[in-house]
Amino acid sequence: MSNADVTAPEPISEAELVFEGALRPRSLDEFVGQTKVRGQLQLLLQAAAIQGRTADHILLAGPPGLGKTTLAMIVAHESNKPLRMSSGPAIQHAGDLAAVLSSLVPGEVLFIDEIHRMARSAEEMLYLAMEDFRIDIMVGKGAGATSVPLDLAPFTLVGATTRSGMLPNPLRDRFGFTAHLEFYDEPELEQVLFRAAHMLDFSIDRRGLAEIAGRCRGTPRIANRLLRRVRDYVLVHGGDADLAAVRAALALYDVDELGLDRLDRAVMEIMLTRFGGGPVGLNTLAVSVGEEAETIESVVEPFLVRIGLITRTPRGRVATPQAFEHFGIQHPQGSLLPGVL
Ligand SMILES: Nc1ncnc2c1ncn2[C@@H]1O[C@H](COP(=O)(O)OP(=O)(O)OP(=O)(O)O)[C@@H](O)[C@H]1O
Ligand SMILES: [Mg+2]
Repeated sequence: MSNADVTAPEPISEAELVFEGALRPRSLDEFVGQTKVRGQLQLLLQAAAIQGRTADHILLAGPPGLGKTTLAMIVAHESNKPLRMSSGPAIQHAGDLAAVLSSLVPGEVLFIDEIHRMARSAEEMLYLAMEDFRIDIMVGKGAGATSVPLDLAPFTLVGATTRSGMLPNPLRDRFGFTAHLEFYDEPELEQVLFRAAHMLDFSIDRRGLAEIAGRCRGTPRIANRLLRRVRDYVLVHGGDADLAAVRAALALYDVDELGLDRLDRAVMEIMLTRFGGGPVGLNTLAVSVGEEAETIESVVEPFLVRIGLITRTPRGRVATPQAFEHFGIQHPQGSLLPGVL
């Protein structure tokens, strides 16, 4: 396996999805970090419970692997309601959505992952469903077509997106609350890892955990994956799961000190070498690394900004002096904009 796999923020195999399922926190109390969002969700769910109604619709926004699916499951669990899972790419026609909506039981939580990828026609149907728990079904074709209203059971929609900016306003406005998930800080990641190690019955020392926490791209999914690679390493080589074992295992998988993945590195290397540190426009960057601008903007850039390797300026993305230093590239004199570090 290459580094492209171990530090990718998306799930890398079926086995990993099973593993993730087993490690998922089941309640808000068990969910580590995202303190703000947790408090907001708690209030929303408690208020709904007091009034005996379904909770308002919730939009979860943020990069992959930060816990959107986990939170959707927690919303259903905490409200003691069943959960129906679907996704934008699976809803290619209004009819696909009508089938799901009309079969919901009262209070059910409907999770639509990647909601920004849903078909336009379905989106329009969803507006009415979210607002009035009603849809209009078209019967017949051409001049004889009529629309038949259909009442739905009240439900709570939980949408997840890595691109909240791509949602049309009318859809975004119909969510009672948008939770913006942030990258986790190191103490939080240590907690995620501590919990996972405990569940895996794997004893690893605190310094080892801290080392993984600093190299997992602020992402629980990656933290848990690296933990498993360290466990493999100790299993094969024997000895304790200590700082030295963690370093050796991560070195084997080419995980650098910042935990950058393949795409992060490709973006940085192109910015530093081909564009002398920038400024570079988003689309130019995307074309240069052969990725969609959407992925660069929603997955790669937020992390690189967060760890201080790039800054966003009105003229484009600019690499910071730390970026030159991290990649061991000579900083071309005078290429930085004044005021940008
Ligand atoms: N706050 C957390 N505490 C503990 N574990 C977490 C937390 N958030 C996520 N995880 C773990 O990280 C893994 C990935 O989380 P999840 O599948 O919810 O991410 P996601 O945001 O839905 O990602 P994607 O956008 O790729 O679907 C899960 O195995 C989960 O156990
Ligand atoms: Mg998910």
